[in-house]
Amino acid sequence: MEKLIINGGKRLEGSVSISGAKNSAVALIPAALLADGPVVIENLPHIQDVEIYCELLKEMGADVLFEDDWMEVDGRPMQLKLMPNGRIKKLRASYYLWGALLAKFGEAHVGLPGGCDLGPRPVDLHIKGFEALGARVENQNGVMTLRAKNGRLKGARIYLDLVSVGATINIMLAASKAEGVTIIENAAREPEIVDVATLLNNMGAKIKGAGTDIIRIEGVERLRGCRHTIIPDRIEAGTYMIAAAATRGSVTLENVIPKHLESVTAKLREIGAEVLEMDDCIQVNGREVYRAIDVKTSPYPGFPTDLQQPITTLLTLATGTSVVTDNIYSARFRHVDELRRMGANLKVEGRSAVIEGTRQLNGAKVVASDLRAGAALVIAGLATPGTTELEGLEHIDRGYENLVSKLQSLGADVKRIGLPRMERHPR
Ligand SMILES: CC(=O)N[C@H]1[C@@H](OP(=O)(O)OP(=O)(O)OC[C@H]2O[C@@H](n3ccc(=O)[nH]c3=O)[C@H](O)[C@@H]2O)O[C@H](CO)[C@@H](O)[C@@H]1O
Ligand SMILES: C=C(OP(=O)(O)O)C(=O)O
Repeated sequence: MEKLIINGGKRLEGSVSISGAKNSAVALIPAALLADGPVVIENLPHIQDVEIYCELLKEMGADVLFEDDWMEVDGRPMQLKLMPNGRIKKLRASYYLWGALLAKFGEAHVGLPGGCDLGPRPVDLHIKGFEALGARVENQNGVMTLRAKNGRLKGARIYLDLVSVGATINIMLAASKAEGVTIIENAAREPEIVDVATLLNNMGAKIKGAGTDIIRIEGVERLRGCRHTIIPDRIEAGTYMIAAAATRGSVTLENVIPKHLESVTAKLREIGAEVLEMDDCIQVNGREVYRAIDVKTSPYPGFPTDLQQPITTLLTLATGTSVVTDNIYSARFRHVDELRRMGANLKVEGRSAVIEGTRQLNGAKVVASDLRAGAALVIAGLATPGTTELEGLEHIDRGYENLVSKLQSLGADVKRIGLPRMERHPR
């Protein structure tokens, strides 16, 4: 069994370079399949979700070259194939193949996705979007069969009942080669959506309004190859910001877009940490004593659900009572019992964690149940004198590039026991 052994209680100090965004990468890779030529994606993180996507594309016959931090994808040799499960189930973002294959072939036969277990992760809005574009959608024993009537989708006006990142991106992918104009109302505004729209536009798509709640997509006949550089991972960055504060350290994050992190910066300042913003860097200087605060997650530009678990750890160390509410995934609290093992005083009430701050946690044997629960427990271990043993590393590998070596470069005493699958040299 692979484990992280963290001898915590040391301040994190120094600089760390933030990798390309996971939640962009897993949408950009299927988007690249739509081009009639090679697409090069740069600043790609070496994380398990990207490795799995690379294998999925190869399985479907695409030419894929994944070197260092870039990937070349050529979807031209691809065949329409039944992709029932296997790797499809290993990640949530495999559902972008629905939109991408519908646009490319006019049909798709792809299983329901996997991803972190955060409670129910419905896909009804994706289906509503595809149907509005003229697709017939059937769930045949867990395999989604999507077929455009007469082989090509038709533009439509689609109102999303809830702000959904996944549905917004999937509709954008499907509509990019549809006949006519598609309007997405109440679209998600996440930076990852802008990133996908930027790639598609560089490929020749006509997408306007990405980053606002109304996106207009004028379908085109063909898309071409191009080069694209992924935006920095705001969730990885936020994780290091919170880790810096939790260890009362001083960390400079390089290669970030400070604007993407405004909600995190605001909350860290509210608890009393110092956050300095520069062009493409952020410095976090921790303090000895933190104030308790309330945090509510919401779609961008609100506080991200993906950082709800890490900030909960930090608030276990603040003075007073904090309430952290997850408005996106109400069951995303599987880290709470593990934090309690480490001496934290918190409980789940409905969709909130109610946290009574304590001065210090204690080391313990804990297990990551999902990706950001893993991040939350790593932060707890780093901030805690004594030894923390963390299992469930396969979840962390889905989304953090070179976690161990990046933390070591900041002075953490952390090592991985067993054969590290995803480690490579720090950039
Ligand atoms: C808005 C938001 O913060 N989205 C986050 C969500 O994206 P992800 O793409 O997983 O989820 P969505 O943005 O699609 O979902 C937002 C909300 O809408 C609901 N929903 C979604 C699709 C659907 O068809 N029906 C439906 O009811 C979801 O259950 C959720 O409560 O998790 C990702 C991984 O943690 C994050 O990176 C995203 O930032
Ligand atoms: C939950 C996450 O990932 P996924 O949606 O891919 O499971 C995440 O990035 O925090």
